[in-house]
Amino acid sequence: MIQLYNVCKSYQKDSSAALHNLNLKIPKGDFVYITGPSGAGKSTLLKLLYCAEKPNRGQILVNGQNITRIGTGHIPLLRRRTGIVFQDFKLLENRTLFENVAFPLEVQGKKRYEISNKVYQTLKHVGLHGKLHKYPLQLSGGEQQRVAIARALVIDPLILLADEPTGNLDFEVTLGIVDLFKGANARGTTVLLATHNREMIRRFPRRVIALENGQLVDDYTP
Ligand SMILES: Nc1ncnc2c1ncn2[C@@H]1O[C@H](COP(=O)(O)OP(=O)(O)OP(=O)(O)O)[C@@H](O)[C@H]1O
Repeated sequence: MIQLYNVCKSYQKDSSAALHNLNLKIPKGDFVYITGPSGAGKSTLLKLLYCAEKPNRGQILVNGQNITRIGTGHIPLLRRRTGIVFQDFKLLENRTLFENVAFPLEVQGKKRYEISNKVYQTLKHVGLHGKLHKYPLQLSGGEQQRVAIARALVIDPLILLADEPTGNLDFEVTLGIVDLFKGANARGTTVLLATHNREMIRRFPRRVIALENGQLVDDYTP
């Protein structure tokens, strides 16, 4: 479902490539860790997949669609089926948890009652249905990250892209968050999770794609 052919990405003309001739195939329903040292190109790979950046060369197919060719007008359509979780959460601070998670459904033009049901169910799933009317800054880091995951999952994404989603969280909280990704994966979502967290990979072994200096240096399933 995700295929990359000879993908190259440089941010500036004279700079070294953030990604260099990357070839990858990730089947539908896979759970994949993207690992590698700082600057290896992990975030760049995810950004290409949600069209925040375009490659300089190469082709990227998502569900058979060549996303390197789509116009900016079609990007929102692609993102409708893509859940994105950022390390720094990117929650709207002046909106409640309910409103944060409802937002992607409102963008999709869903009906009010559908939104209410789905948001409640999703927040229940991440264990935050008792805090619907709290604001993000009234929550702990782990709770904020669970809201960010709920917001990504509320659209039942085909693909979930998570960039260092457990970066600053303690290990118990991290395990809870990995459980949420496992759950989404079990329901059919393809998960790509960029992380430095070796302990998480050890406890929950799945396919590992290792990058270094923008190149694929390893691809294995422990
Ligand atoms: N917006 C940008 N402008 C210029 N260079 C960039 C930009 N974003 C990333 N880079 C460069 O591209 C390379 C890959 O960066 P990227 O953020 O993809 O790495 P990463 O593996 O996600 O690192 P980290 O683990 O630190 O988040 C780095 O050399 C980085 O400096």
